[in-house]
Amino acid sequence: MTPPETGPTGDDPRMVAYRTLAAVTEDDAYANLVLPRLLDFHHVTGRDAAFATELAYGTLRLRGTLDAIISAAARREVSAIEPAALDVLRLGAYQLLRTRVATHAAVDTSVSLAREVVGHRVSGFVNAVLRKISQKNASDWLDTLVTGDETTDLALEFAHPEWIVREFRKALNDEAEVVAALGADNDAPEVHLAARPGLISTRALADEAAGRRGHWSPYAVHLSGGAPKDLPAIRTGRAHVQDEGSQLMAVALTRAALIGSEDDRWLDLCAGPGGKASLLGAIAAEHGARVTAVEVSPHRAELVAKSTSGLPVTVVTADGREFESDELFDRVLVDAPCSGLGALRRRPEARWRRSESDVPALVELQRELLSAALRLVRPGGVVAYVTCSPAVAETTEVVSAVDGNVERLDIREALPDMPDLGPGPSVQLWPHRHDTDAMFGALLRRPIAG
Ligand SMILES: C[S@@+](CC[C@H](N)C(=O)[O-])C[C@H]1O[C@@H](n2cnc3c(N)ncnc32)[C@H](O)[C@@H]1O
Repeated sequence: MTPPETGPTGDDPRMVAYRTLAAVTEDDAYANLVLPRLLDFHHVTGRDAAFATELAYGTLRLRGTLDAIISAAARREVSAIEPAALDVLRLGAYQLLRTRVATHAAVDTSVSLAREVVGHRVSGFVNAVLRKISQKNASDWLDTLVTGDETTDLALEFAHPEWIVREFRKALNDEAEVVAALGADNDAPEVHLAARPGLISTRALADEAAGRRGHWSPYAVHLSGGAPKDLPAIRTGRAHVQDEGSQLMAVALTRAALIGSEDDRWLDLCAGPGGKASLLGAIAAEHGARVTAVEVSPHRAELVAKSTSGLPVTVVTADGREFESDELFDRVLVDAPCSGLGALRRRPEARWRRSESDVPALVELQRELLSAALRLVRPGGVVAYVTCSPAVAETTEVVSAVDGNVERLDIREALPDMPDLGPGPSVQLWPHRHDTDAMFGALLRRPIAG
């Protein structure tokens, strides 16, 4: 984008972007929560807000690659640079390599910012490093950093940690697709809304939001900009923000074929913050069913209660592994806690926060939650196992590890007309194929006997 005309001092969009980075680096904050508050606090709006958002999100996404370039230009490890100066350098390098901000403006504003947030003593260093970076474009810098190792070089080119490149490779088995998937994580996605059935039609929501209907979910509306929280349909609980892939997984559960006619007790075993529970609740209302929504975190259980208010949903704060109920359920959703590698395009800092060593504990929890779901579903009822991760250890391997007698249903039958769903019976969606988050879904039916 073309940068707004802002001078080297009193530069609020850059200050907002810097403070967002600092909150993420120092306080483990989430950029999507901190940035809107900082924009309000600094009264940054319109084009300046769009510029601050691009700087903050773009810099956070590309952090690993920017750090490699900063380290080469500064001739030292980034760990030897003080954190506040490093954040200023990252923002400056992003402007130089990825935006149309003029070199002198990117360097001068960064030097002023460094002076303001760190002190005079670092301004010479920031100036020298950014001037060095400005001598080459992004592609020439990548050429100087190339190692010859395919994983390392892809990780650098697309700004992902190497372990995530390896996970995508295991899941996709096709190098051109790995490149496409990594690239898709770096494109800022549109906001997706779900029109709650029975409360607002998808067409009416698209008109109100000046958006367009989604590709696959009957409830999806895509927005190219704007603030969804200000829409009347969101404020009055007739719609909510939810990636179209997440909508599809909830919809697939409601369409799965049961054995037997009972179909009014639905369970969401990992419900917080309530996106799928809300959509399930609205569909349940139309079918005369009720949803029990279980969530272990009290704070997230409150979010579920808020988001499902007015719908036939009962929220229970409990560990899904130990949840006990007098009745068995007809349909059960396990939207398991996961590494989140499928939603990296929506969470700019997430790829640098997770590590490979987080996965085994998540897999154990996922297996336990899936076994609990299979205990809680009635004979002939269906469990949907869903993750927003494409890592095979969290997806197909969890499902294949289920012991005992379960019938695998082909979830593709519940997602008709969607292309590129693979050989089944489970599906892995991808941003580069479906313009959704990389959601995984599998359907397991408990046999009548056994
Ligand atoms: C992927 S999120 C679910 C997203 C949610 N279904 C939605 O669409 O908004 C996983 C949720 O599981 C919760 N969780 C983690 N461990 C749990 C457990 N043992 N029992 C129940 N919920 C758990 C997490 O707190 C988190 O809210």
